[in-house]
Amino acid sequence: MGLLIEGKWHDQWYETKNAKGEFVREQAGFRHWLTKDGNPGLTGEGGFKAEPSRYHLYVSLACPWAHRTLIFRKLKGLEDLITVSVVSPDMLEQGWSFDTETGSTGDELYAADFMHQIYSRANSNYTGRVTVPVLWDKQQQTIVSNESSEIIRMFNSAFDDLTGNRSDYWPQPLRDEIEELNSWIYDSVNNGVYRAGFATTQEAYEHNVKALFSSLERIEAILSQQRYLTGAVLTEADWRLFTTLIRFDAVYHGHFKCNLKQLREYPNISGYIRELYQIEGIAETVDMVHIKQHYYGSHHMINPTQIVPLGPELDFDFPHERGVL
Ligand SMILES: N[C@@H](CCC(=O)N[C@@H](CS)C(=O)NCC(=O)O)C(=O)O
Repeated sequence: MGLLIEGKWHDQWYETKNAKGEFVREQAGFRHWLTKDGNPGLTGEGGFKAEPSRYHLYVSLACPWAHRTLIFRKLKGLEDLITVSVVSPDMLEQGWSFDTETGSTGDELYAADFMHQIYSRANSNYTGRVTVPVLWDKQQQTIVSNESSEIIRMFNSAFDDLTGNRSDYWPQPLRDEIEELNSWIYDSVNNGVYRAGFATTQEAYEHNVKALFSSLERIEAILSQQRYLTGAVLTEADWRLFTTLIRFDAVYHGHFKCNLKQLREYPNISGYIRELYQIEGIAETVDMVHIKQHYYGSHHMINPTQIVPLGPELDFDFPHERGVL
C-alpha cells in the first residue's frame, strides 16, 4: 500500500496523525470526462469521445468504488465496447498489482506488473495515491478519470447512441434528491465504513461507527416505506449504496469493526440487497473471494496474520419479496 511522489513509488500507509486518528480520503487526480461528441465535460479537458473499443477499465473486484463502474458497464450494455483488466485481490508493498492466478486478468494492455506503472504511463511525474477504478483511453494512452462517481455518470449516457440502451439511472427530475442521498450516504456509509476501519483512535472509530449505524437505521426506515431510495425508481443512488451493503456482513462487520449489527438483522435492507443482487447480470459482478481476500489479506495494520475468516455464510439468492412495496 503506498503512493506515487513525483512519479516514484513509496510504500506508505495512510496518514491519520494530522487528523486526530481520522482517515481522510484523497481526491481523485484525473477528472476528464468521456462525452458523446468529445467536447469537454464538467472538469478536465475534452477529446474523449465515446467510441467502441477505445476505452479500458482497470478494476479490483474487491473494491466497492470499482464495483460501481462494473455494474454500470453491465446495466448499460457496454461490455463489448469497454474492455476490462482485473487486478490481484492483494494490495501489498507495491499497491495494486497484476497476476493471472486468482480470477484476475493481468494487465491486458501493457502487461504491467503494478497499477502504479499505469499511472506513471499517464503522467511520469504523478503525485498521489494509486487507486482503482481507472478509466483508460487506449488512443491517447492516458487516464480519463479515476473517480468512480463520475465514471458511472459517463457510462449512464455517453454511449447511448452507440448501444441504443437509454436506461437512465440519473433522471433529471430526481437529480436533486439523488445528490442529497449520495451526500450523506457517501460520508457515513460508503466512506463511513473506511473511516471506522482505518481510524487510529478510539474516539474517531466510535464517532464513525455511530454515524454509520444511524444512517443504516435511516436507510432501513426509508426502505420500509418504498422500494428504492428515491421511491419507485431504481437510480444511481441505489447502486452506489449497494456496493457497500453487499460487502458489509462479509468484511466491514468483522474487519472494519462495524459490528453493532449485521445487515441480516435489518429486514428491509436485506431484501433490498437481494433484489439488486438478483437483477440480471449483477451477481456476476460480485466476487466474494476477491472481496474477502483483499480486505483481510491487504491491511496488515488491521489484520497482521492475513487470515481470511471462513464465515459468514451468505445467500443473496433467496426471494427478496420487495415487490409488495
Ligand atoms: N475516489 C475514488 C476512490 C477509489 C479508491 O479509494 N479505491 C481504493 C480501493 S477500494 C484504492 O484503490 N485504494 C488504494 C489506496 O488508497 O492507496 C473513486 O471513488 O473512484
